[in-house]
This record gives sequence, C-alpha cells and structure tokens, in this order.
Amino acid sequence: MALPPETYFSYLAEGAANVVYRIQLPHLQAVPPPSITEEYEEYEDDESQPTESDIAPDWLQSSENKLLRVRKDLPTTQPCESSHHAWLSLIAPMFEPDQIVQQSLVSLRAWNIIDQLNKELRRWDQDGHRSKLRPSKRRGVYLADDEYGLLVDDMTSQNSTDAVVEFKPKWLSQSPSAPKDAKRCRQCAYVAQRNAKRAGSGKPPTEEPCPLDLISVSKQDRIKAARLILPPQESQIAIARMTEWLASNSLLSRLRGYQNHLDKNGPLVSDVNDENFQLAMTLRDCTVFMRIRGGMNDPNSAIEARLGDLDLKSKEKRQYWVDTEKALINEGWYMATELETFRQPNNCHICSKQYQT
Ligand SMILES: O=P(O)(O)O[C@@H]1[C@@H](OP(=O)(O)O)[C@H](OP(=O)(O)O)[C@H](O)[C@H](OP(=O)(O)O)[C@H]1OP(=O)(O)O
Ligand SMILES: Nc1ncnc2c1ncn2[C@@H]1O[C@H](COP(=O)(O)OP(=O)(O)OP(=O)(O)O)[C@@H](O)[C@H]1O
Repeated sequence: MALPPETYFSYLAEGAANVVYRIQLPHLQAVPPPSITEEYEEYEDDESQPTESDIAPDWLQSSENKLLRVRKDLPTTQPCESSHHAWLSLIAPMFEPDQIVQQSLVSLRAWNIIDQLNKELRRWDQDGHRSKLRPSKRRGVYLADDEYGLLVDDMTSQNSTDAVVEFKPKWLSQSPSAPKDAKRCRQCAYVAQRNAKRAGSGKPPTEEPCPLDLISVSKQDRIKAARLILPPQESQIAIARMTEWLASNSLLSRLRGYQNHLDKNGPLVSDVNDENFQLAMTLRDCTVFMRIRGGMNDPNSAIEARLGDLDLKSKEKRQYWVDTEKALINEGWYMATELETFRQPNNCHICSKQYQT
C-alpha cells in the first residue's frame, strides 16, 4: 500500500524510537469520479448505488483513522518491515484483535516522504527553542531511510467528548533476577534510582504507578494506581471508573502472564538471542492506549483499551538491560538500602504489603 502524492503529514508525537504523524489525505474530489455515463452503464436499476466508501481507492480505506509511525535511525531500532513481520507472527497472535493497536505496512519510497519529514525535523532542531513540537531531549535524531513505515490505529480522541489516557504498565511481576527479599519491584526500584539522578540535577521526582498495584486484588491499591495514571485534576468519578477498569479488564492479566512465561530468569541470566526473552522485554515496555467515548465522567461510556508500541526489542539492548539490573541490585534500589544521600521514598506495593502484615 502506498499513499498518494500530496498527502500531508503533521507531527503528532514521538518516543525514543519512533515519530508519529497524523495523515491528511488529498481531498477525495481530487480522485476522478466515475463519469455519469459510466455509473449508468455499471449499475442496473435493481442494484444499489455504491457508497463513498465502496468507490474509495484502497489508500483511502486503509488510511482512514490511521496514523503514520516511522522508525528513527538508531542502532536499537529495526526496519519496520522486519518489526512488522515479528509483530504479525509472534505478537499479534498473543492477543485478541481488539486488544492491540492494529498496524500495516505502507510504502514510503514513492515521493521521498522520509526525506521531506527529516528536512522538517532538521529545520525545527535548527530553530532551537522556537520549535515547540519536538521535546528537546529528542532532538538530533532523525528518521531511518526505510522502504516502509506503519499505519497504526489512531487512538487519539475523535471528538470533543472523548477522553484519552496513555500509560506503560511496565514490569507487572518482579524481575526474576531481583533479590528474593526485595522491598521494591523492578519498576519501583528503577524509578527510585532515576529520581535520585533527577534530584542530583535539580529536577523534581516523577511519580509513577507501581505495576503491582495495577493488577492488585485490593481496591485501595488500584485506586492508588488509578490516581497516578490519570491527570491530577481528574474527578472522583473518573478515578472510580479507572479503578473499576483495572479490576475488570483482561488485558493486563494477559500481558503479565506472557511477561512471566516468556522470561523466567531475568536480564542477568537470560540469553538475549532467545526470541522469548526479546518478546518479554518488548511486553515490559509497551503502551496502553485508552479511549473513553463520551469521557471519563459518563458512567455509560465505553472504554476501548489497546496495547501499542509492540516492536520486537533489539539484541543491541542487552548491555543496557544487564547494566540496569546490576545497578539496581548493587546500589540497593531493590532492597531500599540505597545510600542515605540518594534516599528515596518507597511507595512500592511490596513495601506497603509488608507493613500491613
Ligand atoms: O529502560 P526503561 O524501563 O526506562 O524503558 C525505556 C523507556 O523508558 P521509560 O519507559 O520512560 O522508562 C524508553 O522510553 P522513553 O525514552 O522514556 O520514551 C524506551 O521505550 C526504551 O526502549 P527503546 O530503547 O526505545 O527500545 C525503554 O528501554 P527498555 O524497555 O528496552 O529497557
Ligand atoms: N496508535 C496511536 N494512537 C495515538 N497516539 C499514538 C499512537 N501511537 C503512538 N502515539 C503517540 O506517539 C507517542 C510515541 O509513539 P510510540 O510509543 O510508538 O513511540 P516509541 O518511540 O516507540 O516509544 P518509546 O519511547 O516507548 O520507545 C506515544 O507516546 C503517543 O503519544
């Protein structure tokens, strides 16, 4: 599938590995309509007239409600073609179709799309502080000159009443290579370490939900997690809805099941050439995109939740994963015995459960 010339891409957001664009197609009228005589010739009286979507070209139907997601040129990313192949064969079969952001390949070669998008990114970077779109920490990295990009389901709000929420569930179980009597889970240990570094450079701490609270049977734990997922000003009704979703959804428990099953040894021991380990690390860094039609305050609104950012992790990340795990163990972040000067609060599920017993 290729998009027609004159398609306009507007920057939406980016992460460490990909840039995501909204797609604005050339107006449908630009596609030559069938002539009146052709229409008469093709449709008999008893045949129903084709609707706009029946006559729309392939590119129009395939790119409706889609975003373009393109890979950055980094040693840790793989061409979309190979990551899409892994997604099709290994990842998509793990979930129901409505539990994941659907994706398909789109050709980027036709009219130097990447070249044009990179020119725009470079121009913004050169503009320095005048470029408000690109976060400063993302500057200096550009798109890979790939044959293909991905069309992904657009999970942004589709009208003014939709609410959207995005979060990463991260490690839904303790790391298998963490100390046995750890006082923090993998993610809380990591966040504590990161907040100590932030404090060292004068930045405020980030507060993130403990993944174990996301899947806890205790309502109190889930309320705690829901408050941290939602923006600070969210209403009690919204917090209650998110708390209820955390209890009733099957997505997170399925995700946790796969994370556990695919890596039983943890980053210190597991073989990075083992596809299962790469998959487990992929599932420990995916994103939940939620869209609530009618908003969080409408108790009847339907919640759509899909996992995205499911690109198979590269083996190139091995050293980073090993170094991270070693530091969390050796510097005492798992055990909450970090040096006094770096001391961080411990709000991890593991710690709160230990105090309760
Ligand atoms: O190491 P982590 O837990 O900080 O996760 C990284 C993410 O950071 P965050 O989720 O914000 O903590 C990080 O995300 P951000 O840079 O924070 O957007 C990436 O997702 C990174 O993966 P990759 O290098 O793009 O393959 C992620 O790396 P891995 O999942 O490969 O460890
Ligand atoms: N399907 C989608 N619908 C709506 N917004 C999206 C979608 N995919 C990505 N985005 C937006 O673009 C941002 C970056 O996308 P994505 O998470 O795919 O990038 P990434 O580089 O793979 O992320 P990471 O930094 O986690 O590696 C997301 O945080 C989100 O705001």
